[in-house]
Amino acid sequence: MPAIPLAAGGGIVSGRIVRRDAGGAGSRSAARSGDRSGAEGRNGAGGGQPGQPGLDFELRVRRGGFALRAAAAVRPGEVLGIIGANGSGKSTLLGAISGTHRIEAGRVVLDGRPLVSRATGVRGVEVARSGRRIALLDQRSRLFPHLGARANIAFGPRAQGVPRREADAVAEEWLGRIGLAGRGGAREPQLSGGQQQRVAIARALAAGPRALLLDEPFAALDVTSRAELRSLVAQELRRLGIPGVIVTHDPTDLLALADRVLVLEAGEAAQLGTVAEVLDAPATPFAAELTGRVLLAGTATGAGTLRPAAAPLDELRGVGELPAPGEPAVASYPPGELRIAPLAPQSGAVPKSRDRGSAGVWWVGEGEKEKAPTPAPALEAAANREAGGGNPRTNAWTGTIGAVSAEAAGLRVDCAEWPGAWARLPLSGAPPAWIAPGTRVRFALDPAVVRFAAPGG
Ligand SMILES: Nc1ncnc2c1ncn2[C@@H]1O[C@H](COP(=O)(O)OP(=O)(O)OP(=O)(O)O)[C@@H](O)[C@H]1O
Repeated sequence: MPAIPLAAGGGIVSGRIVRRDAGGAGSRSAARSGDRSGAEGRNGAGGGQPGQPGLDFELRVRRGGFALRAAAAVRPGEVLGIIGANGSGKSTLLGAISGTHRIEAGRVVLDGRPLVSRATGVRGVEVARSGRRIALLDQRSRLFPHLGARANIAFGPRAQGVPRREADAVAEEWLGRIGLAGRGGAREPQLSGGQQQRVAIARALAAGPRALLLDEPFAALDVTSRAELRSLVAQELRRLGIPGVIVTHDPTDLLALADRVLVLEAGEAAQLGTVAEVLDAPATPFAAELTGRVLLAGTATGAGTLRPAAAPLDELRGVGELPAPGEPAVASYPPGELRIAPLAPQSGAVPKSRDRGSAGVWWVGEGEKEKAPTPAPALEAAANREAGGGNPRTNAWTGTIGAVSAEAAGLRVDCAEWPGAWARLPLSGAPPAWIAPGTRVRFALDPAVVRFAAPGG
């Protein structure tokens, strides 16, 4: 079976096997503890070794002018989350794995059995979708309208030759498991959206798939049904110990279900890591927005710092791995952690809760409580000492307030000299009068809240 180079530095790496009886919990804790021994390279390439239980894919797909390249290994009981902007290729990836989209090159292997394997231009193995034993569920339940819930669930076992009575017994068990005992005769119109989706999940799993693919399965549901369905899926994936892949735009799904996350950007694997890694140190604008962090682009300096692009600060300190010197890298921070203080003494218009006496200088932002206000003369002196480039030791720089805009989560305050760097202030109480475009201020970001990542790995 050919291994195709999907991304620089990619390769086939041995995956960590999770015992089937250990279910998802074992894999989840191991993955969350940062164990990357079974994970692919940082670029998302990989694929596991033939013969291993679980799902391995390493593929290229072309749809018109769009090209997708992605690879990962998902062990039994493990759940891989897929996130990315609209049109980044998430559904295409699920389609390629399940067999609805033709792959141009690469392979999909389930429990060591090649489902499709193709080198460019050469026809290799191709198992039809119906023979793949992969369930694909999206936000529409697509129940057979002429059948009740029980018959819908029994459909898979019946199609596999299980006698009706036995298939009905299996379906009854599932109805109990999904909280619909006694509703076996109910057809689609008699079931709520959440109940229909439960039946769809039971129908998919009753057929005994060896992998479950979910494409935004909760997107059409209300908040309560969404939470219930999320628990049901988590519980069943743990119980069955099969690999799962979920496409979602909801970080709650990732936290509740996924062990690792693959971030797609314009058809390329832009980041692969544990849920904590991707949410705490996003490498892409999409993941940063999803997690509410501010993303700053730059290059690694080689001294454990980032040289931000088009910034008044020469070097940014932070936490996390950086690529080789000169390589592109990003840093992210929670916007509430960027502190601002005016250079000139200011008075008045300070929210009561932030009143620190008569020093006349106010650090604002959520991180304020841990930091005593710095007197304005000290700030001015610090600013004067710097010919420019700020202070990399403290990630502090002198700048000007740019746009100030009210957002649902708080007041956004831009730094005029650093496009992309901004602070969020709480909306409670009126902001100090000096929080206005044109005010010269001191910005500071505690290095402990800055997380580094490398886009693309
Ligand atoms: N029927 C089609 N024919 C040709 N190209 C298509 C077709 N459907 C999608 N594409 C292309 O494939 C790309 C990926 O689409 P896909 O549906 O996989 O993205 P996605 O990440 O799932 O998006 P969304 O979040 O909106 O569901 C699109 O940007 C589009 O260019």
